[in-house]
Amino acid sequence: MKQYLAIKAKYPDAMLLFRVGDFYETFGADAVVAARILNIVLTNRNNGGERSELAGFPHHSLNTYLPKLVKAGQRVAICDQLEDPKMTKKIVKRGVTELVTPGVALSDEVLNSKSNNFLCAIHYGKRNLGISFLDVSTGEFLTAQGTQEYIDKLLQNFNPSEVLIQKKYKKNFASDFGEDYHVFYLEDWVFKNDFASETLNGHFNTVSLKGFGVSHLEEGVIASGAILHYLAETQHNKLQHITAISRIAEEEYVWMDRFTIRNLELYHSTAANAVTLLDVIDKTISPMGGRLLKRWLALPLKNSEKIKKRHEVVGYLLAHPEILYKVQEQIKEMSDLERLISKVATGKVSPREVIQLKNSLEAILPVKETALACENEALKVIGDNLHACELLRSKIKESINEEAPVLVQKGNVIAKGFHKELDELRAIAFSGKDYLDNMLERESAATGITSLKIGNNNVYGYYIEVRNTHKDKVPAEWVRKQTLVNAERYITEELKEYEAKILGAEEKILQLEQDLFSKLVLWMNDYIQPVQQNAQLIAQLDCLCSFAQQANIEQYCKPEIEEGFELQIEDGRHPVIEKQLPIGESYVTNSVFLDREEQQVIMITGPNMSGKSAILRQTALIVLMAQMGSFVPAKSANIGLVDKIFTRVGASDNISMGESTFMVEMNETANILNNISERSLVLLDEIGRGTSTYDGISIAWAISEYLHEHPSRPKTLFATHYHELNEMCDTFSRIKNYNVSVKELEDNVLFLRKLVPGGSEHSFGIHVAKMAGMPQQVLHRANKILKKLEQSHNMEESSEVLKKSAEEEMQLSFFNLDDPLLEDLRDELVSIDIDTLTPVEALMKLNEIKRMLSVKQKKKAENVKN
Ligand SMILES: Nc1ncnc2c1ncn2[C@@H]1O[C@H](COP(=O)(O)OP(=O)(O)OP(=O)(O)O)[C@@H](O)[C@H]1O
Repeated sequence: MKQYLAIKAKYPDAMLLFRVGDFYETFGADAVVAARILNIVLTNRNNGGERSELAGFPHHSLNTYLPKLVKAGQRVAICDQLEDPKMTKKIVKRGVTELVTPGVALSDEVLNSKSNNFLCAIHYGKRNLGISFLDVSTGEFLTAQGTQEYIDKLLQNFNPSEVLIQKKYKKNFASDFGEDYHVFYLEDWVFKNDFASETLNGHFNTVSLKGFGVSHLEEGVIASGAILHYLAETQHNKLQHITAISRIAEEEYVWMDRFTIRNLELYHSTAANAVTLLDVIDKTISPMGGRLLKRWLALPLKNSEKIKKRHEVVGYLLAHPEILYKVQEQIKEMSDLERLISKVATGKVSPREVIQLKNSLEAILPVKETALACENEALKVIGDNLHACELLRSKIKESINEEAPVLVQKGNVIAKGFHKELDELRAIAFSGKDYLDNMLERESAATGITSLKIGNNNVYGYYIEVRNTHKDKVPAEWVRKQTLVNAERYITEELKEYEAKILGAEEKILQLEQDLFSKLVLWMNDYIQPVQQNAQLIAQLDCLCSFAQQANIEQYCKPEIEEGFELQIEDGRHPVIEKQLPIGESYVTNSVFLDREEQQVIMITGPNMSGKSAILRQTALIVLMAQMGSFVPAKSANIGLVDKIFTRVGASDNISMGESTFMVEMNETANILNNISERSLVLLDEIGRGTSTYDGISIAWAISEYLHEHPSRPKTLFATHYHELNEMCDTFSRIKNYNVSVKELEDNVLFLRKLVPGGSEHSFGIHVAKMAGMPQQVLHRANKILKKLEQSHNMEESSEVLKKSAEEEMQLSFFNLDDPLLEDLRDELVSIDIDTLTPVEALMKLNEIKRMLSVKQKKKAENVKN
């Protein structure tokens, strides 16, 4: 326990798994937590008078239990025995060999194959914030710096599993970025410029970071240095697979803030079970392709050349299905190249994974060949850059057994014929049966004993067994080892020698296999870069194939990317909604045209449920998909490059962050208005609805006016229920009214879902309420109020109408009944002084009222009976 406490003191905020013999044990508070998370038994142990909780599991189950702890957000320090207990008489030496945390995990059980597992560090600089992301499992290392808003967006995009922060800024982080992240605090001195540069240069073996194009990012570099420092602290020292650090080139990608990413439900959604765009379009096969697609989705391109190149490849694959099929068939054969090679670097690769790596590399050859033979330039370049890794493959092939096990200790890792001494030892160890049969025959002949048997057991080792009837024929030099009821067991000199040889051989084989395997893994480190490059190229190819396949299945078209400012979508569809319509219903396509001269702002009115939001979102999604290189759900699409996409939805709830809904809505909108550019696409969905009608209309009007008058003239779609806004088109020449049409039937409404020019007058909200199963009484009343309101001409008048009508109705509905009990009740309620009423009194009052009513109810029931 003394040793335990000393080690535990060094890792106070981690759960310590303490190796004791064949078990990993946890003690005290750790044990209580471990038992709860792992559902294992919690026991007590008496440690010299003090009782302490204890919970443990067998060491070979580490792979089962460790991921559960890490997924539950625990930092886990693994403390192993550092020497063979047989070799020491004193207490065995122990030390922490690895600290596994949510952001630093390599095991397949913790990682999700189609997502990166990023560790992040944030540095609060004087002017900017620096940020750095590192995925230890793939070797990707990125940095950036900027305003809090930019950092927030990156956090949203990269969704790190763990964030490292300087202790001093504990409070700032929570208020700036929320409390949803696993945060770990580092000492202040880690976040220093000199220390960071030294750490990074030390790791990359460089004298300056200029070559990576990050040296000017002072804050970003500090954050990156902190990440590397943290890895060293957590005993992760083998990091050769982190071969470079790169800047997140903000200016190359379409700007989408975190609200937009969330609103468009690109790859996560606040609603449970919601289907995201990624769910619908992801046809990637490999894990690295899946991860890249997510990145492409978060970071659509702004460079038209690059976008067009992707479109060309997709078009080519679409036109040559046989090539698409062939490439995808090969990608199916590949494992996660990126994570496999990272395991090689960190020394955690298993023999079976080495074979998987070889097989994956073999599957690259036909892809390379196919790509090189294509008449598409971009595909040819991919083919050209794919590395055949010939030497690596052949070395693995000749040295590792094709059926190698997961654990080196299981043996049979090294291939036959690779190492002479190993083969000889194996011959001794495993061809023993022939040798023993041979010996048995010789001894039987020499002694004349017919029923001799050779065997072995754990206690006595090898022996020759003689039945009692032949006891007298046993030669004098045989040594008796054991006496049974009917037989005696002996050992001979020859058998003794044989036994020593076999036992030695088995141990030697294991040692040799381990040595040879480690040597191979070390040698493989030279191939980190080519394999990483292959992984990147295959990921790209996989994404492009995914686009082609999706375009083929869903009949997407190739968008035209243009340098102008116009946006013209003909017969566009919402890629997610169209997949979720009930059978028999088909998506109604809609065309949208926006430019900066004639039709800059489209004001879309239309009833509830008519499809306004769908039109807004489909427009954003089509632009976004086009600029990430995909084909789009439309008949045709001409897209003048967009550099920022903003979407805002009125009154999205954000109570968990402690802000009023309307405040959030206004915050978000203010953010748009302060950031618009000439190439922005702005989508406003019922902005203003979070406040009173008057305020709402005024704000919505002013925002639209601002967007119209702004010199950037951003293309804007504004969906609203405020029909008053339709008047804007009279004054503002580039604002145009559209509505999503419906057909009014006698007492029903048919949604046609077509966007047509012109404003609309009704919202049919009450109709939607009816569809939702609202009580008749409410619907009836709402209709009445609506009629009255529509008759009145201004709002003041209408509120008078409302008040009067409300008073009348209330009386009608509740108290205009000739019932003395209800009269009493009314008096009772009116006399309550809410200001002085305590909660308990309120409850008691309620109970009293209930009792009064239940007496009445009972009486009524009895009357009915009689
Ligand atoms: N073009 C379309 N074709 C087929 N179904 C559609 C179409 N557009 C919308 N829908 C269906 O109608 C539903 C409502 O659409 P949406 O949310 O866009 O309406 P809305 O006008 O924004 O409503 P509200 O004003 O109440 O927010 C969608 O969930 C979808 O199922």
